[in-house]
Amino acid sequence: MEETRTAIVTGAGQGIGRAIALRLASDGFNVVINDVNQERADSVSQEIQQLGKKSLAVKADVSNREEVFGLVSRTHEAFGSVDVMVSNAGIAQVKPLLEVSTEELERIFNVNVFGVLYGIQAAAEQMKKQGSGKIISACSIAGYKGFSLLGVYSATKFAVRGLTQAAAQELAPFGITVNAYCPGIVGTQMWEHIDEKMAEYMDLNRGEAFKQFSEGIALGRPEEPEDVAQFVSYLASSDSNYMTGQSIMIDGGVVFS
Ligand SMILES: NC(=O)C1=CN([C@@H]2O[C@H](COP(=O)(O)OP(=O)(O)OC[C@H]3O[C@@H](n4cnc5c(N)ncnc54)[C@H](O)[C@@H]3O)[C@@H](O)[C@H]2O)C=CC1
Ligand SMILES: CC(=O)C(C)=O
Repeated sequence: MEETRTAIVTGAGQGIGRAIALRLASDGFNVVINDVNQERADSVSQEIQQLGKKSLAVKADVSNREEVFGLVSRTHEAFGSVDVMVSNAGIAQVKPLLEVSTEELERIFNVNVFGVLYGIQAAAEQMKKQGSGKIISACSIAGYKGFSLLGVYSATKFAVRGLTQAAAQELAPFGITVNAYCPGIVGTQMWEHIDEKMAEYMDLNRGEAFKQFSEGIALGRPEEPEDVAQFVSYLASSDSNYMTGQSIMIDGGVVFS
């Protein structure tokens, strides 16, 4: 009988990460739920266990290299392999570029860029021993287009695209593929935060920024976390075995790359 495969999803306590975790569990994976927030991680892990699937919650901050390596070792100890690493955790920052402080720059690069690189490093260390694996990271439409007030956030997502391309070439000899997904305007807590901050900077009412951005979506509705999860399910499956180094738009038609 084929072994059950194991996936780690970072930042899976809510939003897109939670949807990805639930989808991978229904695809048959054991799923390790990582989040910096223990309560949220526990809650999603329990949700998966209630579906009769195996899951473990592991608190770790993806901006801490040791904690990311610890997350991978805990997963290996619990389930015997790490077949898919989804580096989904990310934070947003809404600020004019001229006002961004060094501390703010460091914070967002630490999570969105260093966190993705640590995910690649830690997962690859284990996957090289296995001779196979799939590394999947969160990019964004902002990884292809710099958005006003989201300039530094956009820069972090451009960086994810660069890391994905380089890691794909370095890890191909070990049977590891590396890809990224680029969501558009997804109604999660991240967008609650973006909307609130944009309202302050642009003198808008709450909800107007989200509405304005959503009006630019060709398919005519904001994205649901499940729209992203369905695509990540493909990236985690053997159907995507011949794809590597790609950061693919899953945005309902906002940015055409
Ligand atoms: N919401 C959107 O419209 C879009 C989101 N994305 C990306 O998708 C990913 C997920 O976004 P959402 O679900 O919307 O965000 P969210 O803010 O709703 O959820 C993010 C989760 O990550 C966790 N997290 C934050 N920092 C962490 C850290 N250092 N270590 C571990 N966990 C951490 C949070 O506790 C939270 O549970 C992010 O990388 C984001 O940049 C990309 C394009 C669009
Ligand atoms: C959060 C995000 O990536 C965008 C572009 O909305």
